[in-house]
Amino acid sequence: MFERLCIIGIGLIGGSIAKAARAEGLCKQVVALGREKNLPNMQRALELGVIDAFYTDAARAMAGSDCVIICTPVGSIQAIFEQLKPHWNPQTLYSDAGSTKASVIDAARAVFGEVPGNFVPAHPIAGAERSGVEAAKVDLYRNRRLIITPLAGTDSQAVDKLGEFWRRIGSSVSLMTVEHHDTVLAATSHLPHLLAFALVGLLGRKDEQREIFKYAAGGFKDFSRIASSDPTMWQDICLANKQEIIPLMQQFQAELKRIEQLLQNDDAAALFDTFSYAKQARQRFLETFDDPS
Ligand SMILES: NC(=O)C1=CN([C@@H]2O[C@H](COP(=O)(O)OP(=O)(O)OC[C@H]3O[C@@H](n4cnc5c(N)ncnc54)[C@H](O)[C@@H]3O)[C@@H](O)[C@H]2O)C=CC1
Ligand SMILES: O=C(O)C(=O)Cc1ccc(O)cc1
Repeated sequence: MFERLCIIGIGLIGGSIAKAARAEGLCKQVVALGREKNLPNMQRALELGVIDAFYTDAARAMAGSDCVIICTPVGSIQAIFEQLKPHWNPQTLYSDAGSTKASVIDAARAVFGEVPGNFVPAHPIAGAERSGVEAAKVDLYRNRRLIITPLAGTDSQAVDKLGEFWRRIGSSVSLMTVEHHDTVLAATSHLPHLLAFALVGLLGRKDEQREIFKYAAGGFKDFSRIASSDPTMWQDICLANKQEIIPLMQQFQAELKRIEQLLQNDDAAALFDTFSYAKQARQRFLETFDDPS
C-alpha cells in the first residue's frame, strides 16, 4: 500500500501501527521522526525491529514517506504540524491517532490556515494503560474500532485509503463528525479515566492506604487499572476536551449527590432501581455493541 510509512511518536500506539503494518505487508519500510529527547525510545524501537530507521530531521524523515501518522500526545500535535509544514507533500497521506479530534483540527487550522485535504484525522479505540514502544503489540487493533472524522474539505480518496489501511490491520472503521467524536469519547473514555485517577488518588492519600490496597478485590483492580495510564497523555486529553468533560463531571457529581441522599434516607427501593437500571443498560450495550466486526 505504501512505500514508506513514517510514524511520529513511536510509543504504544505508533509502535503497534508499525508492527501491524509490517506484519500485513502494508509498507516496504517504516521510519520514525522524533526530537533529541525521543532518541532513546527511537533507538529501542530500532533494536526491537519495529522500525527500519529514525530521524530527528523532518526533511530526511519526510523524503520518500508516502504515509505519515502522528502518534504523539495531543498537546504536541500543533508543534508537529509546524515541523511538517515546510515539507508538506500533496501526494502524501497524513493522519493521526489522537484521542481528541477538535483540538487536532484547531491545531491544523492554526498552522496551515485551513486543514489540508490530505490530512485525515483518526482515532483508534484501542489501547492500554501502558505506554512506550516496549508495550506495542502487533494485534492491538485487531477486532477494535477506528474512527475517522473527515471534514468537508478532506480528500475522499485519502479517507478511503486510510480506512483500507486500518481495516487491513484488523479494525472496524466508522466515520463521524469531529464534534460527535469528542462528545462520545468524553463520556466513554475521558470521564472514566478522570474518575479512576480521582478515586485512586483519593485512596492513595489516606493513611491506611496499604491496608486499603491490600484488601482490594477484583472490582477495584478492574476500575483502577486505567489510573496507571500515562499522566502526560491524559493531561493533554483532559485539557483539549474540557468543554465536553466538565458538563459530564457536573452531571456525575449530581448523580453521586442523588445516591448519597438515597442512602441518607435508607431508600432501599430507589437504590435497587438505580443499580438495576445501570445493570440493564450495561447488558444492553454489551449485547448491541460488544463485537465491532
Ligand atoms: N494509550 C492509548 O491507549 C491510546 C492513545 N491514543 C493517542 O495516541 C497518542 C499516543 O499515545 P501512546 O502511544 O499511548 O503514547 P506513548 O507515550 O506510548 O507514545 C508517545 C510517543 O511520542 C513521543 N513524543 C512525545 N512528544 C513528541 C514530539 N513532540 N515529537 C516526536 N515524538 C514525541 C514520545 O517519546 C513517545 O515515544 C496520543 O495522542 C493518545 O491520546 C489513542 C488511542 C489509545
Ligand atoms: O486502557 C484502556 O482501557 C483504554 O481505554 C485505552 C484508551 C485510551 C485512550 C483512547 O483514546 C482510547 C483507548
